[in-house]
Amino acid sequence: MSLLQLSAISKQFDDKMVLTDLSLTVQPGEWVGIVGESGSGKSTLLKIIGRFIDADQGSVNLKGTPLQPVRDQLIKGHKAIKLVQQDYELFPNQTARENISYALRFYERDYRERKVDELVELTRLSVVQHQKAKLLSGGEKQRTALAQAVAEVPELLLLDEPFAHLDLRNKQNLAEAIEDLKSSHQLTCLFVTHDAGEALAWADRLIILKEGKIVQEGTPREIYEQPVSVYVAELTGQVNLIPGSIPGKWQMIRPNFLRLVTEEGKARWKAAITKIHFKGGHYEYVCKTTEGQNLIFYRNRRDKKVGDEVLLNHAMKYLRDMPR
Ligand SMILES: Nc1ncnc2c1ncn2[C@@H]1O[C@H](COP(=O)(O)OP(=O)(O)OP(=O)(O)O)[C@@H](O)[C@H]1O
Repeated sequence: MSLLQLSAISKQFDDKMVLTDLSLTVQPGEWVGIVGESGSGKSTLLKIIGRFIDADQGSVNLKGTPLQPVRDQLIKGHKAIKLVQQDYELFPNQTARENISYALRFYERDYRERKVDELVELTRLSVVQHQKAKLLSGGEKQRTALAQAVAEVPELLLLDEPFAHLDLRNKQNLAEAIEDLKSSHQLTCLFVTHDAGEALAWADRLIILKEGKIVQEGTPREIYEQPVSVYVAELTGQVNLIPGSIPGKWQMIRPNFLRLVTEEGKARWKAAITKIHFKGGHYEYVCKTTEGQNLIFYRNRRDKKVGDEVLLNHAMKYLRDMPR
């Protein structure tokens, strides 16, 4: 049985349709990433699932049982569903440890202390655990909120932009904590993100939202390699767009699928390198083809310089025409 089932959810704010006839199911243990441009309805969807707002139409079922409307609930939220929002609420004058402990206040003291130790370690908060929440960095606050949310393992964890506003170091710490959580607990998680990298890395399945509708659903690899539109392609990684064989359509090649070739007969493009960017794990080469098309390709080495001529082909059998 699926853990979560949304059927034909629609939601309107004023006269704007934010979600339209949206259906999806989540299986137990699955990590589902929701990706979409700003304003596409991602947070609204999480708030509906987390029981903070009602949909105008449609139903939300948890383990086959319909959830009661939020307007009939005494307290917002659901005890089996934990939502970590972008504006997580911590008690500012309590320490990180006390904030986590609060989530376990109904448990016996020894158990609670042991569990908090475990959570502090999992979320890498040992050094700052006795610091007041108001003095924690954004990343530390985010990890405290995460520790709170998983103190009692929820049936469903909802994460809204877990990496928003974090620097690289905090992002790495949080990513490791979430990764540990994924492997050590039987957790089901729905997370919203702008970041293509984290979406591809963590999700078992990705759902792409555009203007409140699902435009594509599949494994990260399917979506990365076979996006149905330029919109999906651009949300899930860097792309080269070339005019399609039909006017108004586009073909896309990921930079990692472009290859340098040595024989002119095997090249699809002749180009001159215009820029080279060091990206840590690789170099990003930007070049302009003789037809005036900008293309990006990656190489591990900086063995070319600006102005060099290169011959390029793509390591794909065929390219599909896609709409915007
Ligand atoms: N309470 C509200 N009242 C009126 N409009 C709202 C309300 N909440 C959200 N909206 C509008 O609904 C649309 C979708 O908002 P939502 O926050 O779900 O988008 P999002 O995809 O999460 O965006 P972002 O990535 O920028 O957080 C936006 O146009 C937003 O302004």
